[in-house]
Amino acid sequence: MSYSPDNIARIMTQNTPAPPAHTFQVDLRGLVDLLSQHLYASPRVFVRELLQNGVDAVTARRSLDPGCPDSIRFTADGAVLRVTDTGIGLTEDEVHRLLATIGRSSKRDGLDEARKEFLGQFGIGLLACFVVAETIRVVSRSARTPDATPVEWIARGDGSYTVRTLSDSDLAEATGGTEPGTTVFLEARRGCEHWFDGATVAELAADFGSLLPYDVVVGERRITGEPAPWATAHPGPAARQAALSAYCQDTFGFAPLDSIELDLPLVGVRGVAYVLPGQVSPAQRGGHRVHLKGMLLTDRADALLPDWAFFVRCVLDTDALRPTASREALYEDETLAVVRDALGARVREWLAELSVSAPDRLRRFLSVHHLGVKALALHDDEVLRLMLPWLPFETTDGELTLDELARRHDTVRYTRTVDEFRQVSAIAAAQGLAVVNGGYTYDADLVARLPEIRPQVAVAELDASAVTAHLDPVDPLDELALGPVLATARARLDPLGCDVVLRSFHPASLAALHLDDRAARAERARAEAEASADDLWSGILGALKESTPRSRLVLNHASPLVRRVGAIDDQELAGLAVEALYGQALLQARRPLRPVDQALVNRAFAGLLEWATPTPQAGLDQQDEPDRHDDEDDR
Ligand SMILES: Nc1ncnc2c1ncn2[C@@H]1O[C@H](COP(=O)(O)OP(=O)(O)OP(=O)(O)O)[C@@H](O)[C@H]1O
Repeated sequence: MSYSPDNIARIMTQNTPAPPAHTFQVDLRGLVDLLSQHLYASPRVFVRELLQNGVDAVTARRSLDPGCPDSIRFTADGAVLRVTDTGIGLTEDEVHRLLATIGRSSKRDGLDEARKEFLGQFGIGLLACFVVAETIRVVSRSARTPDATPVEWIARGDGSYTVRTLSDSDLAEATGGTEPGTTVFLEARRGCEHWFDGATVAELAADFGSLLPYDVVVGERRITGEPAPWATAHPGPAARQAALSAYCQDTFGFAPLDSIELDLPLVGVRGVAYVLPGQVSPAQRGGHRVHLKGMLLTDRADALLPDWAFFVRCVLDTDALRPTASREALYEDETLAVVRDALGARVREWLAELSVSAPDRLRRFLSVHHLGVKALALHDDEVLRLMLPWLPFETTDGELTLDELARRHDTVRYTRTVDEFRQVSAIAAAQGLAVVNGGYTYDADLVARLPEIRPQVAVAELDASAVTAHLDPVDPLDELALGPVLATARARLDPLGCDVVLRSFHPASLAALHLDDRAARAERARAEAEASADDLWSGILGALKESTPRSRLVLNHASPLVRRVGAIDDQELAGLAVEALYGQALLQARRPLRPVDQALVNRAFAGLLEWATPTPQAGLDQQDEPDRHDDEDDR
């Protein structure tokens, strides 16, 4: 038989009598442990939950009576915390229905629009107080039903509660007045007294609630009243910028490089994106402060902006985003995606504004955050078009923008690695070639895309052969004159996979150049791996063998040193000198030395030292020897 709804209904009516229905029992202590250990990051949230209930209660009363008082007052003495609000209040029936039923909330009743007014929604907030409180006592008078009797609810951490109605004088005695509203008393749990310290509560209330629209006071300290600087009128743009910066200093603890106002009513967001004054790693994201209708939701939001915008920290107030149940993070939904796009678009728009009206500010910004903008430009054609001309690059002509470089040269070349750039920069600069160091993150990819926005500029990747082509060939007679030393050099360096050529180039101070393109390096790495691999691997690696591209040592005929080396008759000494030139060229190119290179450089160095420090003459030797023996005898 299938368990279709019809069949289930038949079984239910056939098998009478129906089994008795039971109600779930809730172990309050277990639930509180769950909240405190798994939902909330810290007990501090109890202040936010109390604030939030007070704010929601005032909001609810305002919808009935727009002129009602809007006060929320905290007092704390280290043992008892008391919060009084002038909100909607509760009747006895509502106390049973709303306070004593976990998961029930009055804020889900009504139309969606009405619900949006409230901060709470889950019906668990008051429970958070048990994380620090032994008992929760709520004394309330309803504003909706003014003739309803005041009521007192006392709940204990063991899950029991009592309800009783109060006379007006009981109410006055408990709360100091008889007006509608609610007072919540918390009695500290043992070990949690520090959370009930007046200064601590004021600090927490200020952190969570400074932007709330109502009058919040803790002890003597007024928490609200100072509207957010972005929501205030200022005497002029400079005063506005100063106020925004001061807020950043107070809230985030840094003086921003710039402040980008975020006023996006279409997505329900208002606030500021502060540009960080120093470089940060693109991986280091988040730390945005998000307020929900004034209440601080989190100061660690990380998915609020697109990844590329890692150079800003935002503070914003929204009524559009949804909190998770812990109310410490944002719910990842379509609205958040829309807000993220809108915030990204705003930051991009700000960059565009700067490029037109404040190039100095843009340059200052780029000098710190070019990495973020480069990342952005790669993913966003509009930003590429807008920012590429402004971005600084390391080039053979110094630090320049691509536009500046393209103005001086017909072709812009780039290397894919920093190493390659180091190898060729001196020689390329001397040859008048324009080369960009594309070895830094994003740079090569960006330079390669330059023709998209500057079609008249030729862009080419540079490799070793492109540089050698720009080195002047040497007169055959001159080359012949250096024949012996070239032969020695080839014999010495051939086993290292390095060819030797003679060219003439500037600067003359550069005696030798080690050129080694990527293919040569990859092949060498493969050959080394093959040599040290077991049979199977060496077979596989051997099968990958390329046509052995080799590195090249280019000796500079224009260098007086090379000519002197060429004039050495002693072939052994000439060999050492060539090896030393090879080692120097490797170091100049900042190549890591392989063991064979190291051995060669050591040999060359030691050999040259030997040669430079001649052994003492035989006569002296004999004279010295007895003396040394004498010394030893003396000892
Ligand atoms: N100060 C108050 N004044 C009036 N009603 C209150 C007050 N505090 C709580 N309530 C009532 O108790 C209900 C439950 O409160 P609780 O804080 O547990 O959850 P919530 O605020 O509805 O939702 P959330 O869990 O999202 O905070 C509320 O929906 C509200 O009706």
